[in-house]
Amino acid sequence: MATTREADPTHDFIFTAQPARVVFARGSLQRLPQEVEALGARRALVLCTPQQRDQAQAAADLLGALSVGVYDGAQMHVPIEGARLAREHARAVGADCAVAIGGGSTIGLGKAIALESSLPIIAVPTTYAGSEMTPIYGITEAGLKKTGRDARVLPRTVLYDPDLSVGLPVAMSVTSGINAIAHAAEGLYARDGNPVMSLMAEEGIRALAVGLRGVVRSPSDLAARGDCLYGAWLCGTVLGHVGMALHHKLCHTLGGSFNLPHAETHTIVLPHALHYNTQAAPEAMRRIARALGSDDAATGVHDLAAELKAPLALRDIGMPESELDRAAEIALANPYWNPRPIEAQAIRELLRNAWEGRRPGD
Ligand SMILES: NC(=O)C1=CN([C@@H]2O[C@H](COP(=O)(O)OP(=O)(O)OC[C@H]3O[C@@H](n4cnc5c(N)ncnc54)[C@H](O)[C@@H]3O)[C@@H](O)[C@H]2O)C=CC1
Ligand SMILES: O=C(O)/C=C\C(=O)CC(=O)O
Repeated sequence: MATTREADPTHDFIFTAQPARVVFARGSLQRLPQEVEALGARRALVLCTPQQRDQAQAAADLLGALSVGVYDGAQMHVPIEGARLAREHARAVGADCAVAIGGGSTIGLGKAIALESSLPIIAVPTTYAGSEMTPIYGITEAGLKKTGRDARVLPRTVLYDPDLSVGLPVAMSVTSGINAIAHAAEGLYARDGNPVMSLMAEEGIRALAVGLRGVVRSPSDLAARGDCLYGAWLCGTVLGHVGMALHHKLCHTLGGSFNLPHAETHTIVLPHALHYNTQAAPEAMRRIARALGSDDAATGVHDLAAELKAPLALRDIGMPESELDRAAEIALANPYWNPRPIEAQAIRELLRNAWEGRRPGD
């Protein structure tokens, strides 16, 4: 079962950098044709959700003859049925590159295609989920979300353009930003952490805490949107380089098995997961609290979410109270590392508190 020690990421680490090309600038979307050509591709399939078809069509228009069209079949948690249809379409149009313009669902569809075809992905993120910076894929089959790591799914190029996230609704911006903060928080106590990722994690949390407040004050504030996207890049990079633990396991369980909205689930669960791990990872908690400008990591995240009017309770996003026991069973089913041992009763209590939306420690 899990061992219990906070890794010492300063004097005991292995750091293997992932390959990535990141272009971060307002208007960087205009570089799309040259970035497709730089990969040696000539037939780019533009992926999106139905809601973002306009943005995808604009990207396809920019590509001109380099595009083989738009495919708007992206769905949250990447159901296997949708992945198969997208793989079939990519083959049918002879795509040699996927351009995923959207959030983690769209990038996740690109990853599902690449997992089978090794198609290179250019990611154009429009949320703060951070999937563009990781070799992690997630595919949901028969009500269970399975995740894995594979170099084939790591996007080759990422174009961060703050202009593209201006339209992200404020409520979604907040929860997507706290999803990113969760990557960094668990990265700070990762068993395989390292000084580089810890520096990026702390800076990512800081940037997002500042940026999200700015976005709530003024959704069209491009400086704030830029801070959030910068934080998302840092936090997504952490997610891509080090292992996650209890918090992400619980969110995959709740998201994949109970079809709860991803970013909202992260926002609600994170304070409780940090509270669970507080005693076992004091240095990580100190750095999280410092980045938030708070005196405690768990309540700092809770209070940030409350200040930004984010959901605080699982019951408010569709989690049935009657399913809490099953959620605990699934979360306990497969052993994984966590700085504190996974204890059934304590996990059940964590889920109860998250379901009620309690402030940690109250
Ligand atoms: N593999 C990985 O490393 C990661 C994967 N994920 C996965 O990503 C998915 C969640 O991704 P999210 O980005 O949170 O949400 P999402 O990609 O599902 O987007 C949520 C909704 O917002 C819309 N949207 C996105 N950007 C918009 C914009 N700028 N303006 C207006 N509408 C916009 C989308 O079209 C969609 O309808 C989950 O399946 C999660 O598991 C999340 C983080 C990391
Ligand atoms: O579900 C996936 O695609 C894999 C990882 C994540 O979603 C990371 C997270 O839980 O935010």
